[in-house]
Amino acid sequence: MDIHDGAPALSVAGLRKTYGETRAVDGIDLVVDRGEVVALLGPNGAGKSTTIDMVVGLARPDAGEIAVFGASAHEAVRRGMVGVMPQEGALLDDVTVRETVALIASLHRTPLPVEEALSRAGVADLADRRAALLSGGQKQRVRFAMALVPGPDLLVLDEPTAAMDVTARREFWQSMHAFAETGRTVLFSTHYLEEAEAYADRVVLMHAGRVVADGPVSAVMAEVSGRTVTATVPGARAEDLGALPGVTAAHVRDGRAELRCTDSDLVVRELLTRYPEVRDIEVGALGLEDAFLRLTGASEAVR
Ligand SMILES: Nc1ncnc2c1ncn2[C@@H]1O[C@H](COP(=O)(O)OP(=O)(O)OP(=O)(O)O)[C@@H](O)[C@H]1O
Repeated sequence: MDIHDGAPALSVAGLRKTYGETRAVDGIDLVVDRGEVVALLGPNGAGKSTTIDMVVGLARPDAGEIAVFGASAHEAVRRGMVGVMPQEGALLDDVTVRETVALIASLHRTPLPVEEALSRAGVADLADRRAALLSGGQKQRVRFAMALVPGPDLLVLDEPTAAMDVTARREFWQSMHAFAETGRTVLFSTHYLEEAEAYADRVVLMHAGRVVADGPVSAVMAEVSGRTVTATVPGARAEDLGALPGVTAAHVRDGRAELRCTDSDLVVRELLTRYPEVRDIEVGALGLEDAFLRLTGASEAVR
């Protein structure tokens, strides 16, 4: 297959991969348009790395189709259209940072100048250091330089900030942002809702090998960042509380009502109006783990 001008940056259909009994990726469909910055968000074991490995041709799918700019992953990588930043590996201990990046550059027809890739990734000052002497966060930034040097149209980053401290993270995201500002496409995986919120236009939320939510960051955030209201509501039944406006689920345990809400302010107002004896009202954020569970449950309910 050849590179097609009008094709999306990435198009994935029916992707599956099983390791023994584990369905690491269990039927993923995904289209990433050119210029989008997309976060693959999910807890440990959700299938993010397996998906990324297949997208960049490092793992073979059991089933499904992958097209990168309308071509196979291998062809797109060979042509330097895809820059890959793996979670680990790829660095040789005795080779300097500059030599490492130069080696990758030499494999491509129209690479960036090596010094430019080094400085964009914030590792120019480490250019003469051997990989063995780098910290985990510094190694990550060298991997970022290796991903940038082909001059790719699509950057694929697997948990790019995993080993970085706060300063390195900030610098990394600034470089990533500068790359995306040139209209190119980025797909990155992360555990952190905050990273997805801050740096992506769109979030693809994965759980147990499936996509459980996909959309603009604000829409997915609204779904995952639900709130809970707990209160003592004498005499109230769970089904009546569940029918209050703004409540998505209600439980009563040991006299305490636990309400999951789309709009906690509205729910508090309703409780005070309808149940004047309500007391000890607490409003809390729904944890990310709860949110994943809720979204997974919701996705199974509609299957
Ligand atoms: N090479 C492998 N052999 C066996 N099982 C694997 C292999 N790679 C992944 N898995 C399993 O597949 C599932 C998905 O793993 P994957 O690494 O894709 O998830 P992830 O979302 O990237 O997780 P993490 O955030 O921890 O990196 C997990 O249950 C994992 O144990």
